[in-house]
Amino acid sequence: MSLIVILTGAGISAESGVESFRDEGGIWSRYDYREVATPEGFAANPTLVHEFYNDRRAQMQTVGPNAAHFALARLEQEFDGEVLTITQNIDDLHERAGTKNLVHMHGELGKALCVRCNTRLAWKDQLSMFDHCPNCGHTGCLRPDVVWFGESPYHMDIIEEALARASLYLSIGTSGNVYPAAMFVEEAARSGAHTVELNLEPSEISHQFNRTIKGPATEIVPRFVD
Ligand SMILES: CC(C)NC(=O)[C@H](Cc1c[nH]c2ccccc12)NC(=O)[C@H](CCCC/N=C(/NCCC(=O)O)S[C@H]1O[C@H](COP(=O)(O)OP(=O)(O)OC[C@H]2O[C@@H](n3cnc4c(N)ncnc43)[C@H](O)[C@@H]2O)[C@@H](O)[C@H]1O)NC(=O)OCc1ccccc1
Repeated sequence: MSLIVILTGAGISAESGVESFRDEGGIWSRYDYREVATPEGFAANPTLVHEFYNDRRAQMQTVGPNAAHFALARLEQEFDGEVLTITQNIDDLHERAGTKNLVHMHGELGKALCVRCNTRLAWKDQLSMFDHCPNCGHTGCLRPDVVWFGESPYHMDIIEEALARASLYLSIGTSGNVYPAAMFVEEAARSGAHTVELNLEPSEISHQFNRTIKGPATEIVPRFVD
């Protein structure tokens, strides 16, 4: 059975007020990703890393899904069971817009992971080295449940299986700088999928798509979906 596979990045949440990484004044222009988004950075300075994610987690309480998130939730409803949304984003705006068949390949801000017993916990507030794991009782063993550079993305089995039977592949609001996500268009094309990029600016991989649509996600995604 054919499948619509959608990949989203920071650009889909930009108009909700969630910063992107590489755009003008983006997150990586203020932080060195080696210090805050690598296991080595966390080992060297866990307090700095907790502060970085605590600020982004706090911001989640102040933003909401936009017209692009809602359009994708409508698309999923319309094509019941034939749509998979893969997001690189760690925010919860897709869920809050109503998308159900969703995988967070780079983790979630709203979860904490115990590095000792591998338990995952819903975590809404500040996280620090002084928190203890309710499962194994150890302290100083909780980290943000996000995938850092050099770590394996989550749900790659579900993702590979979906790309192998994709008939339509949409890439929305991502710059195509980070792997393996930037390779998904090639895999979808190999499965015979029609590939469309929806982005404010051309990305590193625009040339690999059958079609590119330029503009703000809140305008071009509802227009493409409805
Ligand atoms: C920098 C890069 C060169 N490095 C990598 O890719 C590395 C290393 C690597 C692996 N393979 C390679 C091959 C070649 C070279 C390097 C590598 N990859 C890894 O380490 C990955 C893990 C990477 C995950 C890192 N964690 C993130 N995030 C979580 C944390 C956090 O969020 O803090 S990455 C982070 O940046 C990524 C890219 O950001 P974008 O979402 O694209 O945002 P960006 O700001 O860049 O762009 C925004 C775009 O939106 C557009 N836009 C802006 N506003 C709007 C708007 N309003 N409307 C529409 N569009 C808009 C803009 O024009 C722009 O194009 C996202 O994935 C995001 O999650 N792990 C791995 O490969 O493990 C092995 C493996 C592989 C396969 C299978 C098993 C194991």
